[in-house]
Amino acid sequence: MSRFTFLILCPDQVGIIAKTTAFLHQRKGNIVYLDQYVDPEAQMFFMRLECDGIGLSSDQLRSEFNEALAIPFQMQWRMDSDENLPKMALFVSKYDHCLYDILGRHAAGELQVEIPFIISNHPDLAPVAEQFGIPYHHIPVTKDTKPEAEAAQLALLEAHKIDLIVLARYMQIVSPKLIDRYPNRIINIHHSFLPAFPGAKPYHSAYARGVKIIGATSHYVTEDLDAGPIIEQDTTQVSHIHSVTDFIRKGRDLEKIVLSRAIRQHLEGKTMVYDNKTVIFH
Ligand SMILES: Nc1nc2c(c(=O)[nH]1)N[C@@H](CN(C=O)c1ccc(C(=O)N[C@@H](CCC(=O)O)C(=O)O)cc1)CN2
Repeated sequence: MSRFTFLILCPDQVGIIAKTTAFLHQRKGNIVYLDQYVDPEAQMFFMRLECDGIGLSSDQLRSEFNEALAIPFQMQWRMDSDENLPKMALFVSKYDHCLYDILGRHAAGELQVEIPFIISNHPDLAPVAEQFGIPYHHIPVTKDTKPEAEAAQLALLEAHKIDLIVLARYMQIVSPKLIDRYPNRIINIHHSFLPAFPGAKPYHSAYARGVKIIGATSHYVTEDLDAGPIIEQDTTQVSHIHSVTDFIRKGRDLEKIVLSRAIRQHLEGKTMVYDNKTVIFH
């Protein structure tokens, strides 16, 4: 029997938890995880719930949930089941550290996901993909070819029914068309402690500014560069003795850990987006 995970967002009001748990109990559901949060300013209610023991198909359960709860409570909601592994596409450019980290964690069984292919605007990382036996699609991107390149990317993503796109140091700005097709399903790793130092060269900007802390930020991608809902961040201290090269070396370790945490939290259905911010359940 499948395990169903519900993510629920709606205006806060009395009875949401009681009615939701009663709905599942009536269908012989056994709730194995429940967490909730109310945003005090927005008066919005967030809930994550995992449930076993329901003998209905996913489609039937979704239909009954929609009628009994989602419509009456004006819910924005998502229900995932553990019937099928989600599919994740990786986008890379020339930097290999995040790619190696993700493929290593996947090979070690740390990430419950399928990786049907890797897309890159450069040929450089094809040998890495080959090491892990994953198809590599080199789709060059120039100012003139960007529309055709993205059309080719979208065709691949659609053909493989991709659920999540990860920009693992992909150094091209993705278009609104791709973002609209995969809302809150494109995760980027930015190599600074946002909102400080957005853009392509944050380590150089941080060094020039003389910072004492550098960081990495993983966020959902929006049209506004490096301004999407933040999923995960981490930092490390630096000092006057560190060069830009030291910043980049220290930063690589942060980028890998921050991106892998964000991917895992998304895949485990622990992220919700509201008002360009996230609620991250434990
Ligand atoms: N729509 C978005 N696309 C991307 C985002 C985003 O937040 N929204 N994040 C970037 C990643 N990134 C920083 O984390 C970043 C990548 C690239 C650039 C940039 O200026 N690229 C230049 C080309 C650079 C090159 O060819 O080497 C450009 O695209 O004109 C800035 C920030 C991924 N995409």
